Formats: sequence, structure tokens, C-alpha cells
Amino acid sequence: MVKATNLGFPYVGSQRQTKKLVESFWSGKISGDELKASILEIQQAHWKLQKEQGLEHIPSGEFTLYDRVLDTAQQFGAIPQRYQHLSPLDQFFAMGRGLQRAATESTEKVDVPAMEMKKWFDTNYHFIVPEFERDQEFTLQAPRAVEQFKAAKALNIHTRPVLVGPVSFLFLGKPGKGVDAFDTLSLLPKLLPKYIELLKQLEEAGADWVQIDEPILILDLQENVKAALDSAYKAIKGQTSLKTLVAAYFGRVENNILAIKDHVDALHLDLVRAPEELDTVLPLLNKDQVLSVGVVDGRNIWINNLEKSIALVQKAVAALGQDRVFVAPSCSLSHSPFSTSFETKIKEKNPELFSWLSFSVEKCAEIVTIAKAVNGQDVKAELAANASAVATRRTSPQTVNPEVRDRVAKIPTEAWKRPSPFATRREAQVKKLKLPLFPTTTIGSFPQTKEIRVARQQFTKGTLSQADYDTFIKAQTKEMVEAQEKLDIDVLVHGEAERNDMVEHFGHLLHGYDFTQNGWVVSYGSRCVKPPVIFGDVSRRCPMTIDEIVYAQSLTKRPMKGMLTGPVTMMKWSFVRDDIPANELCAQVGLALRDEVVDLESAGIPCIQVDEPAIREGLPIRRADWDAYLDWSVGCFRLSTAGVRDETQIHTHMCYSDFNDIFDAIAAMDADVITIENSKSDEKLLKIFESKEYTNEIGPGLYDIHSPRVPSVEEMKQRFADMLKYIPAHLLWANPDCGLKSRQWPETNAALANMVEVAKHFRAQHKA
Ligand code: MET
Ligand SMILES: [Zn+2]
Repeated sequence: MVKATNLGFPYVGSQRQTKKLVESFWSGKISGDELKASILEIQQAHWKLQKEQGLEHIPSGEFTLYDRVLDTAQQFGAIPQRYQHLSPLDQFFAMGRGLQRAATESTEKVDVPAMEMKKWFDTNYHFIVPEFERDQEFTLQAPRAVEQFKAAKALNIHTRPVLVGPVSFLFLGKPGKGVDAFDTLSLLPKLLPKYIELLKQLEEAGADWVQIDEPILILDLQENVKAALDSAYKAIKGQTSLKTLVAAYFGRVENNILAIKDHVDALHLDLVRAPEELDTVLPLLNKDQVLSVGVVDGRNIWINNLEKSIALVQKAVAALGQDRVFVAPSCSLSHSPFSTSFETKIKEKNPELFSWLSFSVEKCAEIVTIAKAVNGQDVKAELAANASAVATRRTSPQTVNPEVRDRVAKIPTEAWKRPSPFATRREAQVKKLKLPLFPTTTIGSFPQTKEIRVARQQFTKGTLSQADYDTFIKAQTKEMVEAQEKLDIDVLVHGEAERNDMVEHFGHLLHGYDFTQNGWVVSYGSRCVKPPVIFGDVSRRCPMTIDEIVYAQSLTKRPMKGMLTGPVTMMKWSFVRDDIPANELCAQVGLALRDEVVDLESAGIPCIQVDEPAIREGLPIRRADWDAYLDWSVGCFRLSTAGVRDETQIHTHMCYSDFNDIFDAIAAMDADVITIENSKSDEKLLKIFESKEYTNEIGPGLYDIHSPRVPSVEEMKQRFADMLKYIPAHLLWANPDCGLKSRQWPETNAALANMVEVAKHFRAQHKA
């Protein structure tokens, strides 16, 4: 019989209990023992829930208090020296988030920073990057998988332990601080005996299957990495009676699969991302091997098309037989919210949309239904309900707006490009804006003070009227404009006081977006995000920013920048619909923004910034897919900004990553001015100007906004001087790295005052 299986469950809990418990522990409200006891209850509830739903392979060992890769590092003793003196729980969190603690009578003062955090493949989750010594020794300490397997067994629930695979673990790590570069995969022979020891412990505890996650299988891998995969699984094979399921997800495995396929009992493939791989992999399997088919999307929130999934699974069964197929989510469900049962508002206000949603708990039910259907059990009612929801979704006026479709289909070629080249536009802008050399500006937001947050809460609750809230926001905007004039900044912003979040704010003003109450997913550690949902064709409900920006402009003679969130970021930081191609959706958002940009211009706004902080993170995993992505994402940015006259200055802003590898695409966005995060990577970003020509104006960030620290004039002068080595003076702007909303006013004023002084200093120098 085909088995219903799962790869991982949202450990954060139905109501983010895990997050809350961990944070209570951090703030000293509960003890380590209390934390462990409460966490065990959550785990037990999750195992029971999955069992009741009818899953046959229920994961254990993937439940973490901070991060699974960090768990792995700690349990194999890959603990950098600076954390070694701490007790296990303190050590774990210190590695994840740093630890500062004053001395007590019995303990010394602790002050250690966190380890580096990196994005987990193309998800919005971030993992802790393991650090290794060149002569790293590994030990095996309190493995979570064994502990959790036993805890589930005590409840009479037989689980499938999940491990981070040895090759992914080493590959994703890096040489520790102060250690010269070396290939972390060279540590594999030392690590493998410990992995095998762990597998033996699982075997002794009574496990029969083990899931070993090797997500690096979907990367473009060098030969040495494939060789490491081959040798690792060859070494593990036959060491225990455990059956090994090696899981790849988030993309295509292509021929990386050849490195492991002869050494494992089962393979998991992400058939949501790469359905075509079923055909290529089936003929490769040996006669006893099992295929775990990931047909239910673990990354998104939409109902499965059961009919389609069943057909895929049946194809696998036809080739392999029922006993050699597992039905599974595409990846761990920890990337999906917990359950739609908490979405009472959507259920009440938009039952149709509700019927299209499926979070983790519902996804488990889908997996079970698919398995049952393939096994010939009666699931007619479930299939009928699913088919009708799928059908309404396809045709509902909520998802399809013929006007929007028509407009996208008929976008004229010239709409994708500003009418004049940059040189011509620059001339018109110089004339109109009359900016000094090295113009100063900020990225958009100013401190979201307690006062602002309280007013917003009262407004949301209904205790502050719309009129009073509007008056309050206007007063805030006025203060911010005055503050900028006092600082003598050249291009002003309205300060974004009215925005809680740069994506959600616009989502509320666009058709096609909705918002969940409890659709949380972990971003890193205990931090969760609740992305908006794009379910239908996108268009403007009304002008979105004109009133605020025009009001702000009315307060000053200096140019005011309109401030919008770009099409790619509007998508990337939302749960996007999966029923139309991404490029089409992006064009819809691009057109909605274009209307806003044109309206801002008509209202007399001279500069308009369209932020695209997420453009880099949307880059596909495989290089072969980059061009197609960059083509439409850059294209849609241009679509959103190209409707204006030459004299209107289009800005964009990017942050959060390393941009060098997409430099050409950034240039192709053809913004008149780009402000870009730089202060943390100094020379790295600038170096690229040696080899590439960037002809438009640019403001690499002069200081890091993530810290309350006020950068000195001297420090920023140095940075600015470095920039001048690479960038022609007439193109250079002075600005911070990113928006200032997470800062307080005192440090904001101080830092910006220094920044303006730096610009003036260089201006004077250049005149002389
Ligand atoms: C993450 S990028 C933020 C850009 C936005 N305009 C702000 O200043 O907050
Ligand atoms: Zn930013």
C-alpha cells in the first residue's frame, strides 16, 4: 500500500506557543526545565494530531527551539570556542542569538555575539551557519532525533526520525573565526563515524526508517560535492538495519541524484517544484527502492489539486508498485502556517477564498486523501469537495479580472522602457531639481515611535476615529519634514508614519490581496512573519499614496520623494497565488504601481522611489534559471516606473544582500538613482565598479541602520572617500543603508547630521 507520510511539521505551534515559551525562557520568566516540559507537551500534541489524521510516517527530531542546523552543530560538538564554557541550553541560544549576562556571585560575566545567519535556500527562513576548525573533532551529544523518537514512542507513536544530512551540514558551514579558508567537506571522514553512531542509537531505540535531508542536492554542485555525497552514503549503507530516505527539496535534483541513488533505500523528490523529474527518476531506481513523491506544496497555502496529484502518484505506482511509493509534502511543512481553522475572519467574510486555503494540518489531510485514493479506498466526498473548490478558484471573479488580464495581454512594447536614455533624462532632472553635488536623502521610513504604534493600535481597535488618526499621521509627517529641513537634507521623504509594513500597507490598497489572522511562519529563531495572501488579479482599489505625499510636498520647497514598494517585493514577501505564472502576476502588480507613479507625477511629485529589496532573494537556485527570472522581474520594475516624463526622477532602493552577481540586472532596471545597502560589505560592492560600467546615479549606504550606534563624521568621510575612488562624483549620493523605522529619533538625528556634514565637506572640497 502507498503510504501517507510527512517530512516535518510547524514546530512553532498552532498559536506560536514554541516562540512564546522560548522567549519566556530568554526573559527569565520560566526555567530551562519548565521550557523543556512545555515543549514536550507541544511535540506530543503534534505527533498525536498527525497520527489521528492518518499519517503513517510521522517526523520526529526536526522539532527545534531555534534552528535545526544549529541543533545539528551542537549535537555533533561543532561548538566554536567562544561558546564552549556555557551550559548546553545557554550555549545553544548563545550560538543562535548571542548572550549578554552580567556577572553573579557564582558565574562570570558573559558577552558573546551570535553566529552568522543565512537564508535557507530560496525560502524566507534563515539558518545558523555552522563553524568548523580545520582540525575539527566531532562528538555525539544528546541527539535530538533519539530523544524525540523515544518521547513519541512513549506515547505509542512510531515516528520517522529526521536528520540534517552530513554533506549538507558540512557544505553549508564555514571555517570558524580566524581559521584560514579550507574545504569544510574535508571533515566528512571524521563526521561520518558519529553519524553512524547516531543511526545505531536510533536503531536501538526502535526506529526502522530514518529521513536524512540533503537539500543541497538541488544546487548546481561541483564534482567534489557529488563525490562527498557518494562517499557519505556509501559509508552509511549497511551499517545499520535502518532504512534510509534521503530527501531533496526546493528544486530539481537533475543528475546530482546519481551520486547517492545506489546507496539509499528511498529518495524524496519535490514534485511541486519539479514535476518533470518523476519521469527522469523512475527509470533510475533499483528494484527495491522507494520513491517519496512530494506532491503537496509545503511552501504555500493553497489547496492541492488532488486529481492532478493522484495522477502523478499513480504514475509512480504503475512503475514501482504500491509498496514502493510514499505520498509526501514537497518539503517540511514548517514553511507553512499551522491550520486554516484559526482563520475565522476569512471564513466568515470570504468563504470562497477560505475554501481555497490549506495550511499544514489541512495539507496532512490532503496527503492522506491522495494515498487513500491511490490505494482504492473511498474518498469520493473529499475528492468532490476538492474538485469543486479547484473549479471555483479557476473561474471565480475574485481570481480573474478580465480588465486586468486584457491590460496585461496588451502592454505595448514601449511601456517597458523610459522613452529617453538616462543622459537625456539626467539633463532634464538636473535642470528641474537643481540639486547640489552629492545630494543627501534617506530611504523612506523614519522611526516608528511608540506613539505611532499606539495610535495605530487604537485605530485598528476602533478606539481612534479615522479622522483623528489621519490628523495624527499628518502631524507626524509634518514633524518629520521639519526634522529633515533642519538637518538640511536635499531630497525629502514623508517618513512612512502611516505604514505598518511596506508590503502589507499596499496589500490593503490593492485588489487581489487578503490577510490572515494566524498565518505565521518562522523567519529565524523565534521570529515569525505573517505574509499577506495574493489570491486574485491585482489592481489598485484607489490612489494609494497621493494624499500623504502631496501633503508632505506642500510643507516644503525641497523635492519630496514618493515612496512605493516594487512589484517583485510585493510578491516575494507575500504568499503568492500559484494559479498563474509569476511573471504575469508581477506584470499586474507592475501596472497597478505604474498608475500610482503616473498619478504622483501628475500631482507634482518630482522624485518617486520604487523599493525592490527582495529582487536579489527571488533569484532562482539554479543558474540556468536566472536569466528568465531577471528578465521578467527587471522588466516589471521598469513597467512600473517607465510611464513618467524625463524630468521625473525615478529612484529605487535595495538591501539585504550581496548584489554583485546581479549587477547587470540592476543596471538594466535603469532607475535614475539607486540607493543600495553597502556599509556592511564596504569594498565588496564598490569593487564591481572597477570592472563594470554603471552610468546612472547611485548612493551606496554610508552607514548601517541596524544598530543604534551613531557613526562619526570621520568614519563616514572615509567611506565616502572610498566610494569616490570608484564612482564618478556627479553620480554619487549620500544616504543611509536602509529605512530608519526601527531606530529612535536621537540616534537618527545625530547620524543624519553627521552624514549631511560629510556631504557638505566633500562638496566644498570638489568646488575648490
Ligand atoms: C527593506 S527596504 C525598506 C525601504 C522603505 N522605504 C523604508 O525606508 O523602510
Ligand atoms: Zn532597505
